Amino acid sequence: MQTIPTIDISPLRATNHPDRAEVVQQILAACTEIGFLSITGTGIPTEQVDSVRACVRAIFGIPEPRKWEQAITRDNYRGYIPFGFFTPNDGSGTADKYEGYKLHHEIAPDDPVINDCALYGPNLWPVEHPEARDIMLGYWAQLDLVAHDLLGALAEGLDLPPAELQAPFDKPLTNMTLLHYPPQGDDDDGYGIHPHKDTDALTIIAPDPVGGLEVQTRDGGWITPDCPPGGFVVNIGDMLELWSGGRLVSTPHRVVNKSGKERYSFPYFAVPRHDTVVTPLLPPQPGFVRPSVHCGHWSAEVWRTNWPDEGATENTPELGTLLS
Ligand SMILES: O=C(O)CCC(=O)C(=O)O
Ligand SMILES: [Fe+2]
Repeated sequence: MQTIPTIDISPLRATNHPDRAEVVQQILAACTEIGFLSITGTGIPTEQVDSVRACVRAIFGIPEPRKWEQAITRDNYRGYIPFGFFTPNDGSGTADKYEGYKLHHEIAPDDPVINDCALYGPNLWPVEHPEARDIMLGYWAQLDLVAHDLLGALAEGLDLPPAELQAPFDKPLTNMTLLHYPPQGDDDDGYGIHPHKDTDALTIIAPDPVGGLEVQTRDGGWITPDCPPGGFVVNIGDMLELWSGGRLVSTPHRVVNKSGKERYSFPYFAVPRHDTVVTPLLPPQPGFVRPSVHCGHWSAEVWRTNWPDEGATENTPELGTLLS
């Protein structure tokens, strides 16, 4: 498959829909062959996505000094990520051309899960935009449902017990990055986001109509997902690749914003509960040899190694790289 299919997933929401088996097979084919699909029929109103995009735009419009005062810290990977903060660990030294705002699955300050894993907690909502909390959490709840349906479909397609891929997402380490990519000049050969694989289980994105997301095909070319208005782009991350023993593929992608316009994006990264150990649930495909991954440890390493002066150690899981 050298193209990204568009699949109407509405049959997944109705129990015993006559088209369910067919949709499951379409999703499975997309996730095994190219690792990306566009989806429609999610039930998420376009107006809701529009209000999220307006909210994201407003957050990045907060005056620079105030954004910095609400920035991520080493202990808390929540809040503002300054432009150019992340430099890929490939030695190129060229920073990605975006600013971000990091959100995680919202947890009340007295939730006991915080005692088990220090990564949990309430988000740092921007003081200047008190409406952001309801807007983002309302959207988040919708995406939780979409992710649940997709995980159920993938379990069915892989002949796993129905809830096998859904159960680990109770109190998940799911997170979202709000992203602002200024336009890049025609002669700018850098990236909005450098080529990478996602390290999560699966990612859901409402594409910005200005474009800019590019996906690598198996033959090494780059294509743009063709996503209808109101649809979402979904991709498989390293964790589902590992769970599936290499059947579902985590595919490299990148962002280049040559639209001449500001680009806003807010990917939702589905990550299991902290104590989940991701290991193949099916006999691995020939040549697929990967260590199991403990989600809490893995997430802590992502938080740590994103810091510019921190690097991977021998205990850092090999996720998200283009090496494998
Ligand atoms: O902004 C986008 O469309 C994609 C962002 C992305 O790939 C990521 O944050 O992992
Ligand atoms: Fe990504």
